[in-house]
Amino acid sequence: MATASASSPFLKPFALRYSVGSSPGRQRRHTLPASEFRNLSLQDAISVFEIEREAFISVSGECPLHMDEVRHFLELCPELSLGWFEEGRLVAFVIGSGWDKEKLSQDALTIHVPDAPTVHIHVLAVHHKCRQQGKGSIILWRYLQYLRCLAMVKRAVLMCEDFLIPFYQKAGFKDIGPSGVAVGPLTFTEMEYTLGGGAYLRRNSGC
Ligand SMILES: CC(=O)SCCNC(=O)CCNC(=O)[C@H](O)C(C)(C)COP(=O)(O)OP(=O)(O)OC[C@H]1O[C@@H](n2cnc3c(N)ncnc32)[C@H](O)[C@@H]1OP(=O)(O)O
Repeated sequence: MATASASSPFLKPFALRYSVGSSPGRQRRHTLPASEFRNLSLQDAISVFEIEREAFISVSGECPLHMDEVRHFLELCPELSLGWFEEGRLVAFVIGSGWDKEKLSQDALTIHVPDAPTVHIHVLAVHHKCRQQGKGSIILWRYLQYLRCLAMVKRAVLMCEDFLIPFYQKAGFKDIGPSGVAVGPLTFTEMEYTLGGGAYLRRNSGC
């Protein structure tokens, strides 16, 4: 997998800390990275959906992406996803796809527009055992930093229920009004994050 750049958009996996079991006199053990961020792949779809099931389906009966849609987007645009793994287990993730219109519409729930200026964040979720520890904010921040490295991407948009507006505002998103998209009885507010900065920021941000 190559580093993120305009020509090769994938995120090189990187670990925060490795446990390598290298005590003197012992054979070096191979262990999984304690903490790693990387793009998701089709193999991660089941773990993604397990988190979604608990986070959304058990609460409202609905979820942002059903299993076939998770697979659809991880196949079409894995470079617009990010997973956080601890000891190899998925603890938080973001899945996005490309979008090319000002506001989200029903089509945006299923479509990926390649090389689009907008990334639609379909879902951010943290494993229920890991919530309220800052992980949601951290993975969102890392995802937005990663998007800065993708030359064509100018902004990220998402829709959320009203109780999450403060969470996204703290991350730098702006409320751009009610969303035209509804899922059953659920209504949403659309939020926007402008990436801006262009080439100068990319050159100076380790992309
Ligand atoms: C585009 C979308 O996907 S919108 C849907 C977002 N995802 C979900 O609702 C799935 C279930 N929830 C989750 O997975 C997580 O709770 C997330 C992603 C919403 C937040 O991740 P966490 O790791 O728990 O949040 P983190 O610890 O970084 O931040 C906590 C802050 O967010 C706020 N927050 C987190 N969850 C909620 C909530 N359900 N309602 C209101 N505020 C919340 C907390 O009050 C806290 O604010 P504070 O800093 O002022 O105390």
